[in-house]
Amino acid sequence: MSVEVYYDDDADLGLIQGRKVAVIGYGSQGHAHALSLRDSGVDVVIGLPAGSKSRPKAEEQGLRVLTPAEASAEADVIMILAPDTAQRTIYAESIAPNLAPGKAIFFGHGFNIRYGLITPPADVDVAMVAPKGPGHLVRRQYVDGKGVPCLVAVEQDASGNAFPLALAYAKGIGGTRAGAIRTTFTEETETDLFGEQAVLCGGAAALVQTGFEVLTEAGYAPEVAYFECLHELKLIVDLMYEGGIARMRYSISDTAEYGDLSRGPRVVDSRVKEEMRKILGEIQSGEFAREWVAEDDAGRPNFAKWRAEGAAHPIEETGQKLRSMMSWVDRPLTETA
Ligand SMILES: NC(=O)C1=CN([C@@H]2O[C@H](COP(=O)(O)OP(=O)(O)OC[C@H]3O[C@@H](n4cnc5c(N)ncnc54)[C@H](OP(=O)(O)O)[C@@H]3O)[C@@H](O)[C@H]2O)C=CC1
Ligand SMILES: CC[C@](O)(C(C)=O)C(=O)O
Ligand SMILES: [Mg+2]
Ligand SMILES: [Mg+2]
Repeated sequence: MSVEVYYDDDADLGLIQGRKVAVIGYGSQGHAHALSLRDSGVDVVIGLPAGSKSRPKAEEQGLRVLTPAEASAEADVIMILAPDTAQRTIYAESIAPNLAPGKAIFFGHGFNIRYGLITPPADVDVAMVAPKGPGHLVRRQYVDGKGVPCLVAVEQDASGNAFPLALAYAKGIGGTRAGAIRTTFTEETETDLFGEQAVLCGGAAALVQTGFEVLTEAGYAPEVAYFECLHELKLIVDLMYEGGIARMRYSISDTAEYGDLSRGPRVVDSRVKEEMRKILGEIQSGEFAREWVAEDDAGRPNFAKWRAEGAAHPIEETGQKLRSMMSWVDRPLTETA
């Protein structure tokens, strides 16, 4: 199936420059969108609760900060970039009462629409601009004149102009420099959840930690295991990013390539593939979403426990020590958030 990919010349920045945008939340994505839109000549206001710890950060950057309700009342386009689990309450309490025909509600991820946690009225546009990368790098790439690819989708086109508006927003954060793909809320939500669980975050972190454990438990130095299993992973992935798996294989030794081809499929074997299919099934059926919403409603007990266990893994202490000697590696994500 071929997809439509849009670049800078396909998007009219004027469409978003002509609207007032409220960015609700000023975290990883929120700060990146708000600052880059502002730098693209868009009128931006931030929506944060009165006691939010993000308020000083946004104000230091010269952004106007109101409550989510006040920002939603002022804006024509309301982009929700608060945590997925908080969005349904923010929507019900602060956004819905301030919607009016002709306004647009935007998302950075389709979770709340895909799983029916938010149902906007029929007379507003509902669209998504979802960067395929962490917010701090979305901002860093924009500042460097580059861009992170985005997925753009329209769930509801009340104005008849929702897609060009969303594309203009994507241009404002640098997304169309790299390419914006038109998709649906369902495809974005399901592939994004799958990617972060099975490959990018869950799969990669478990692979790195397990490799580190196998080496250190066999008596090798943690520093050597860290460089081998974590630090060098970035350098290997950089080659894949630049030229695909083929370029990585071109650059590594024949010995490494033979080991890659003969041993890789033993690590990620048919059992792993079956587990990935199961994970995808839980996402498609809504089982994962129900579990995560219930976990959040219960105060996130498992999340807190697993997060603490991850932070206490020996690879973290070893890495902290080694990274502190490499100033070019150990740097803040951004000076802003
Ligand atoms: N992280 C990423 O790179 C990516 C995220 N996304 C999507 O973007 C959205 C935002 O995620 P992310 O940037 O990670 O979020 P973060 O957790 O980084 O940011 C949370 C922000 O929302 C604020 N916030 C918390 N509760 C409320 C509330 N009730 N009202 C208003 N603001 C609130 C926080 O304020 P305080 O400081 O006071 O807690 C903080 O500023 C999600 O839909 C996510 O799936 C999509 C692509 C990548
Ligand atoms: C990979 C994790 C992500 O989907 C992202 C940065 O794109 C997220 O939800 O943070
Ligand atoms: Mg993602
Ligand atoms: Mg995600």
